Amino acid sequence: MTLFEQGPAGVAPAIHASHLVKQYGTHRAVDGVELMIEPGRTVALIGHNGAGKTTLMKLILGLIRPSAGDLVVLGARPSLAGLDYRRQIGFLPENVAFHDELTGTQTLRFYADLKSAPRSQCAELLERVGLSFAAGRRVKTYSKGMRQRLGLAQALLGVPRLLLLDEPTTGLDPNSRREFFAIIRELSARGATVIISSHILTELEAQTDLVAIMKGGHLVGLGPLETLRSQAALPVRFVVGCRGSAETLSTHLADLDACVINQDALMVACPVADKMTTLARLVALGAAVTDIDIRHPGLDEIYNHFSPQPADRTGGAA
Ligand SMILES: Nc1ncnc2c1ncn2[C@@H]1O[C@H](COP(=O)(O)OP(=O)(O)OP(=O)(O)O)[C@@H](O)[C@H]1O
Repeated sequence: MTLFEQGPAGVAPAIHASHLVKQYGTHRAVDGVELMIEPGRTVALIGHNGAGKTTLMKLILGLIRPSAGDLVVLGARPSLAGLDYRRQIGFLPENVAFHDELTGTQTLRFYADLKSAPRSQCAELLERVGLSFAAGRRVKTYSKGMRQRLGLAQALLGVPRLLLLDEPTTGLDPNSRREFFAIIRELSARGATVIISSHILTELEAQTDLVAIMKGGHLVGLGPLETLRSQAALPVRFVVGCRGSAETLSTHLADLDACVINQDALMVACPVADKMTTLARLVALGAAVTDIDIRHPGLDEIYNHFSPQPADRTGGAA
């Protein structure tokens, strides 16, 4: 399957994969991925456990070589590129591990030296991720959320043009999550491309502008949420508040896909193309209807459409 994001003509893609394969023994962790991402995009990379997300990130980082196909990132082939390439990449791994005896500042300085980034950035980045107050404390005294924020500061060293974040909000409380996404939006506004792998779909839905769905090593969906939503052709749902009995009201909607939720509410589903006519039908019921809540399919439903849960995980037939 060929999935290309349509961007402005003449802009060099940040990431371009063609027929990309990574094989371990007989198993293809990444299997024929075709991908083109324009610079400045924030991409949600989603898929079941083992779908190939981390392997794709490792290929982009240049930590592993493709078994077949081609991958060009920021104009370079990652597995052949040197320090200049790595300086432009920020990476926050899923399980961030630091030396417990070093302080926050010492840890960041260590990574700044590795990346040939100026040490002067360290204080500024600790401030940016809200860790100034603990800069002189040893990392072993940090909470999980503080370690995660230190990980993000490490990923932001230098001037990253591409950020790869594997489960970045694990361990962050709601305020820290908001702050985290504010930083991501700032970077994106400056033209950086950001790839976020996460299983927290509701969060990604609001914070990313492209969704990439992996399944069994394949890229099975790529595009803005709206595009994937229309490709999936999932129904729109209306939750209808009823003044009298929901059962009675449902008899007026017998030709629609309507079901009673409880004595005060009905659920009506219809194809997207019929949304306005269905809404008009519901409004025409007048005082019998107290409320209409329109629900479009969210990222979780769209994801399930492109990558259905295996039957053995959902309790269905094996
Ligand atoms: N070094 C390796 N050797 C052998 N198999 C591997 C190796 N790395 C990954 N795999 C296999 O490749 C597949 C994809 O793994 P990967 O870690 O990329 O998945 P993922 O989508 O990141 O999963 P998760 O959401 O659980 O982190 C899995 O079946 C995994 O067991």
